Amino acid sequence: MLETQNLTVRFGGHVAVNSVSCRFAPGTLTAIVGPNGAGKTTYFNLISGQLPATDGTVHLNGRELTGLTASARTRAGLGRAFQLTNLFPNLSVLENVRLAVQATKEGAHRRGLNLWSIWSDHAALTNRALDILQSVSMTAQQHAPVASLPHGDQRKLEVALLMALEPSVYMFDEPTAGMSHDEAPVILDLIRQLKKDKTKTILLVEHKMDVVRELADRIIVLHNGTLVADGEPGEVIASPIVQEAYLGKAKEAA
Ligand SMILES: Nc1ncnc2c1ncn2[C@@H]1O[C@H](COP(=O)(O)OP(=O)(O)OP(=O)(O)O)[C@@H](O)[C@H]1O
Repeated sequence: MLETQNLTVRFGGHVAVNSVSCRFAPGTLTAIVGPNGAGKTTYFNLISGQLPATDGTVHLNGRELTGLTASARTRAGLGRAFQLTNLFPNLSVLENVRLAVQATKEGAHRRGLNLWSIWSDHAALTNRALDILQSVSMTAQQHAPVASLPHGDQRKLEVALLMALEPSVYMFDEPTAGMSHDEAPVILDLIRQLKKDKTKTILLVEHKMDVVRELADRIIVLHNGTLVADGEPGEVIASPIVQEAYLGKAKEAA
């Protein structure tokens, strides 16, 4: 269970996230919606440790993460997708995934230099990496340098790297942003696939209401940094606050 309690951050006089208390259970996908500037990405940053909180706490499975760095939170089980910043463009697809698998198994490499264990570990890491590539249907591209892949495949690989870390929480911030009409379904398929694993908690910041409607088990709404609605998707989407927020957004765009 991921839990934030009174999570708050102030920038000068501006409260970007205002005392947000929420629990996210394994086996649920929660969409976080709200108008531009509502504090959705900032809330993500506070959870994943990119930004220190002014107040409040973050716990994962009873363990307090609040004072930990972002990398320590990753090791604790928080997996956040960053758009392409985690990829090594000059390495092959397989090498990228193998490195991510290796990072997860870090503790297993403290036995000192032993040629047998290096060889057998390498084989085990490769097999695990190949399993992951198979689950994202990228086996055929395993030897391609990442830089040569189309944008959509690079984004897909990023999800594969996240899967390699075996997080208990997956955090996606507008996962299809900047993707073409053809590319977006691939990422949404991967999220659908992750949802089948009932031990995982998934958080999704998303503006596209059709995507939210299809994927979310629950929606929370942030408005001016405050949690203003939380519930079953149909109910929340129909609520005046969401209608107004998205109507407001449509007016802004016009
Ligand atoms: N590092 C920062 N310093 C100052 N203000 C910040 C900082 N980060 C975010 N903010 C402010 O906090 C508020 C919330 O921003 P945030 O990016 O979290 O909104 P959002 O809901 O993710 O918006 P969008 O849907 O447009 O991505 C905004 O007013 C933003 O300007």
